[in-house]
Amino acid sequence: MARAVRYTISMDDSGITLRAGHADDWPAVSDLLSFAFHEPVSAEARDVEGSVVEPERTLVAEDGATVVGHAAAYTRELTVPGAIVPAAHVTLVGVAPTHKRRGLLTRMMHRQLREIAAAGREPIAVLWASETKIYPRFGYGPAAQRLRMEIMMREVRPPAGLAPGSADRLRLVEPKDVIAELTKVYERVRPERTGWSSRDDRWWRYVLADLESQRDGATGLRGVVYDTPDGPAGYALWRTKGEWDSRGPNSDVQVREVVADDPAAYAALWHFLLTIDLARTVKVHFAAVDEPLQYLVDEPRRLGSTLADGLWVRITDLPKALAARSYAAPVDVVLEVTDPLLEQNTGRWRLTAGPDGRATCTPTTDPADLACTILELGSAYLGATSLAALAAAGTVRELTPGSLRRAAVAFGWHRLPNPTEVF
Ligand SMILES: CC(=O)SCCNC(=O)CCNC(=O)[C@H](O)C(C)(C)COP(=O)(O)OP(=O)(O)OC[C@H]1O[C@@H](n2cnc3c(N)ncnc32)[C@H](O)[C@@H]1OP(=O)(O)O
Repeated sequence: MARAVRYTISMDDSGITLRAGHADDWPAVSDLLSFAFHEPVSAEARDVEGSVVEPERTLVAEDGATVVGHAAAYTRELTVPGAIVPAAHVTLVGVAPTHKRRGLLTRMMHRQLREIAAAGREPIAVLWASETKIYPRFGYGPAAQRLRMEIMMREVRPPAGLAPGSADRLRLVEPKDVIAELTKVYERVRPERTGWSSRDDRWWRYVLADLESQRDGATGLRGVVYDTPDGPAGYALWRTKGEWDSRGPNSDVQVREVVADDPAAYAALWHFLLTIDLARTVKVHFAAVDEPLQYLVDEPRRLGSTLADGLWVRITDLPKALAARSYAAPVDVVLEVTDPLLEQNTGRWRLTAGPDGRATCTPTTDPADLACTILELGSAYLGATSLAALAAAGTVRELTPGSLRRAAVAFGWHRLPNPTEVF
């Protein structure tokens, strides 16, 4: 039976069509992504990945009946300075090796961003980039870095564990059995942690899916909950990868996430992880650049921290996005912004924030204080990339002396973002 036509289809000179996807596309899309990302796909992995895909938010490029390109977005929220905002989580982007460098990604990104802007629900789009060259041309700016750590466990004195006589306890758990408890802690911490994404039940099941094919020889995901008489105040998720060499035990502890409501829980969870027997290295991929652990150990250099990029932000609705977040200091600044793709963002905007950090952003004809493109505003949006550093790089221009310092301070935030989950 012919499927009802409800998708917008566009074809360019190359004869390749671009249309909104539907649920039946997933097996072919999954094969395409397996090619693009050099990953074998098991039936299990296909099901888990497919469980979070929103077919109506996917774009599928076809050459005849063959799927040759794909891009998707998830409907989730992101914590930004002082607020939680709807953010299109862009993902699953790939083009067949036979069809690359013919402008397919460009077509998909342009259409996707225009559709996000036209829908008017999500003032920003966010993504993790497979290669950092790819997304600036579409207006995405690097907005949140992360720390990777390779901690030499025997070289650092861990933070204090549970205080003797404390009523608090650590409890080993099977993560999938305690989703409700993990959710409670996560939700309490989430409003304060810029860079965190919302997780409904479906997303928790995805995050904890723990496929054997993706463990690379490590154990299943372990969990420990920090209990207080008032309930859980933190948890950690990790795996171990056992190894022995000629000098004895040399296992790795691979930390997935540590979430804590208060400093005692945070310290005790890290004490637990840093003292696991038979292990010598703790590996962390998603620590914050201002991770408190750095201030808790006696030999922070031995945490083996290196910087990596994390979240990229693309502002899709400038006035809505800038008014949605809070500001670290009062500010009244006129921004001259260019956005060649989403023209409605181009223009002069007055951003005003009071002492409570809440802001308004409206069009103006007043002279501009600062000039930049939409990319720089995306970079600065999570409070981590300084407008002043961008000005030193020459991509933000100060037109009114003194305005840069004030705006740079206001766009900052008291904690750095913590991109913690690749989606
Ligand atoms: C959010 C995510 O999902 S990130 C994952 C992105 N996907 C991958 O990395 C999987 C493997 N790579 C691919 O599938 C493809 O190479 C893609 C999707 C990255 C690019 O698709 P294409 O259709 O080839 O891109 P397109 O032809 O539109 O290229 C646009 C421009 O970006 C450049 N570009 C695209 N991909 C890359 C890349 N990986 N490295 C460097 N430059 C790139 C092109 O050279 C081109 O530049 P030009 O206009 O100056 O000539």
